[in-house]
Amino acid sequence: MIRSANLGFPRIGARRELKRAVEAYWKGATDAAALEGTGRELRARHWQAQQAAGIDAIPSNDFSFYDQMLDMTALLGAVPERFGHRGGAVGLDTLFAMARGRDDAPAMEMTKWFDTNYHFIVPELTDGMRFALSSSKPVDEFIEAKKLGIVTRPVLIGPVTWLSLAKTKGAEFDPLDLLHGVLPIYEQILDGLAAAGAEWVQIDEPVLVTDLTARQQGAFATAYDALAKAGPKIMLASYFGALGDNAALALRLPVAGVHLDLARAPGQLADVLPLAAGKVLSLGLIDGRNVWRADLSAKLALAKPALAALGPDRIEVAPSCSLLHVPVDLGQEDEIDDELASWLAFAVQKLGEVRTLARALGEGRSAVARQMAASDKALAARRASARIHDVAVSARLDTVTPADLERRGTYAERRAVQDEKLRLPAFPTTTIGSFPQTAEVRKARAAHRKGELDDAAYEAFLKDETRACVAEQERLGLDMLVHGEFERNDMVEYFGELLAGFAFTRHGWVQSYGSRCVKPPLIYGDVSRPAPMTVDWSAFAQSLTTRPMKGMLTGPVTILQWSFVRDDQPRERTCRQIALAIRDEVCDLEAAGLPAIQIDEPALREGLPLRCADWAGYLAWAIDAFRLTASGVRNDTQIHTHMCYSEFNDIIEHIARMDADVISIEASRSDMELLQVFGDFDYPNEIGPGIWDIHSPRIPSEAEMTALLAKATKAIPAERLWVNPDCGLKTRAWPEVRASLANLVAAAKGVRQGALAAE
Ligand SMILES: Nc1nc2c(c(=O)[nH]1)N[C@@H](CNc1ccc(C(=O)N[C@@H](CCC(=O)N[C@@H](CCC(=O)N[C@@H](CCC(=O)O)C(=O)O)C(=O)O)C(=O)O)cc1)CN2
Ligand code: MET
Ligand SMILES: [Zn+2]
Repeated sequence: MIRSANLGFPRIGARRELKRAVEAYWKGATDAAALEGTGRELRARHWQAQQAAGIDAIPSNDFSFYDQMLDMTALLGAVPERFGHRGGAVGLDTLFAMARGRDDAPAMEMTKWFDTNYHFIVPELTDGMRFALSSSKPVDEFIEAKKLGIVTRPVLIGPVTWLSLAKTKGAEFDPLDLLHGVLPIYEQILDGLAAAGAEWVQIDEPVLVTDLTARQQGAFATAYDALAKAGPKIMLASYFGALGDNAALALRLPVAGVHLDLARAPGQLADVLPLAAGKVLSLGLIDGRNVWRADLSAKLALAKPALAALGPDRIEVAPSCSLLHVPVDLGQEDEIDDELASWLAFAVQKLGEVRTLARALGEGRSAVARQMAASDKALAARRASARIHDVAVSARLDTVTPADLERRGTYAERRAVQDEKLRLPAFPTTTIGSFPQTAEVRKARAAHRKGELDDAAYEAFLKDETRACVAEQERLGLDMLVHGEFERNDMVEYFGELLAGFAFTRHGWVQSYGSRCVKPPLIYGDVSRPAPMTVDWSAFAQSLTTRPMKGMLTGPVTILQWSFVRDDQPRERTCRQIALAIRDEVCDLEAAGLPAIQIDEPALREGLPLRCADWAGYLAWAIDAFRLTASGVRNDTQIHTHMCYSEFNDIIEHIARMDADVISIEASRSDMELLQVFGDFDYPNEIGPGIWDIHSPRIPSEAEMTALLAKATKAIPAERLWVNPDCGLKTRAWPEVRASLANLVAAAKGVRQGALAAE
């Protein structure tokens, strides 16, 4: 027998039960007992689903009410001072305050988990910080599963990854200086798990697939020497790429097993096998980052050398990474046609594939002949399907020339004619696009989808929302307006629904951060734009006001990055197809009279490969895709772009190469730190650093925002600064939005006056 394993199961629930429970608790509609109850039910259901799928190593502690990194932070007692934690167990409310902020304490930072659209809460470290075991969650959940008759393999984020992803506050120091402080806590956790009966633990160290410093390498040796002495056997999990030059380091550590991502990096198996003496290898064969049904014959062939080299007791079969990043169950999708459905696998189906492969390896292909044949057949049908190719799209790709990637004039020329046309004040105020997606808006959309609200009534409703939103922006005194995005369910899914080559799901939700989920569209074929997508909405909004209106589009890299992308051609090619479709939309918006057009690229940074050696290749095609999208317009059309959750330090020259007239960035949670690099680089175009952290329900005061603007003027010349929130306002409620935007406009006006007085 060959063991089958899972690294993590989606915790949100097949119908987003966790989202609803957490949000009800935040609203005060339910109590902690009710929330804990939902958590328990979901955990039980998910463990049992994995057991039913025949998985041997079932994870626990992969559940979280908000984020697994935040849970690790709480477990270590690493609660920043401002949350007033006085030792003992970190309770639910402290946990949520850390994630979301509280009136008296801003939230901790949030950033992307490697190259995914999942966001984690960044640990915040201070020099000499003390740690203490401050939660019993891993042990509690292990015991909870055991009572259901399931002996799980608890999951922890490893110490080197946890520290490497942390940021330091106050004095300058290396987070790894605190390794000796956290290791005793990890040892206590492992001892506790061993005492509760855990034979194995999974420790996630995804930093193992990145370029490690000598300090990090040393930390691995120190950490695992210590942890190996504690009770349970350790399955050290790497994922999202190849171990590469860290392979020897990882395989030398005194751990019982190592997990490899063989979906992203199938080639690494050959490199690792000779180093695997005495270890169990967990073969991450089934792609945990995408939704395509696996080619089981190819996976079986890939795994066979491992079986030959190590024998059946020293391999296990698993998904490439936690299944957190894929939807729960394809079985719920009744609107996907049978042909497309036969090409897909979600979390539940993927566990079936894991089990089939484990049996094929252990008992021979004939033991699972039916499943293997079905996989072969589906793969062959997908390859041969007429739906995936569109000759007109390929023909157009061939006509693209370098000139299509260039704006007509230089930035200086464009700035002059745009200033002339737009006549904006200094420190112009704007927003990032979306306004509150209230329950009413979502209800109307749901009713429209179900046929309870006809097209005309839905359109009339959206027009009313847009009208009210434009009036509200005029009343607040904003300078450049937006239409509010009420017609959009999501900035990527909406475009996916209107572009050819895309399919979408009904229940394919994936957690993005906290209770927030996305439903990534599926790109299965060549992409094109059958008709204009946003022009009517933007033109309608512009007709309501004499102030300049910004057209609002999602950029090609972000559409690519936040979709499940076909795996039968290079991503670069799919991205270029999307770029051409959005370019047409940009030109149509200009023709409809929109003076400014924003092309959002919040996922550009997230798409950056995890290894520096791969950056140049990605950045070349990703930036070119943006330029192709943006360059069809006249000089007097102002192109904006927007990015959030991005570190720009390493890629600033490429951001400059995008050559957007204005870029708005998220900057408030980092206290404008993100802006420094634009100043140091002498970034030539206009910038709007966010001065309102829109991911927190907290309303920032005028004084606070003035202070951030003052900081911004230290890094960037005043005549190039815009004033705006960190990101769109769709997750906020109207009262917060009105109050915060009033403060934001007041701060901008104050700074304008101060700047004039100083002259
Ligand atoms: N794709 C994507 N990735 C992103 C972002 C983003 O905007 N989009 N932003 C950044 C931060 N991440 C975010 C991710 C999600 C949300 C968000 O607000 N998500 C919503 C869902 C948005 C959505 O698709 N809404 C749909 C479906 C709404 C819904 O739940 N409908 C109900 C019915 C509604 C009712 O009857 O009341 C249902 O289907 O069951 C709609 O508006 O139409 C949520 O989780 O609540 C915000 C930020 C980074 N990554
Ligand atoms: N225009 C989009 C919005 O305002 C940009 C969001 S970036 C995640 O919601
Ligand atoms: Zn944003």
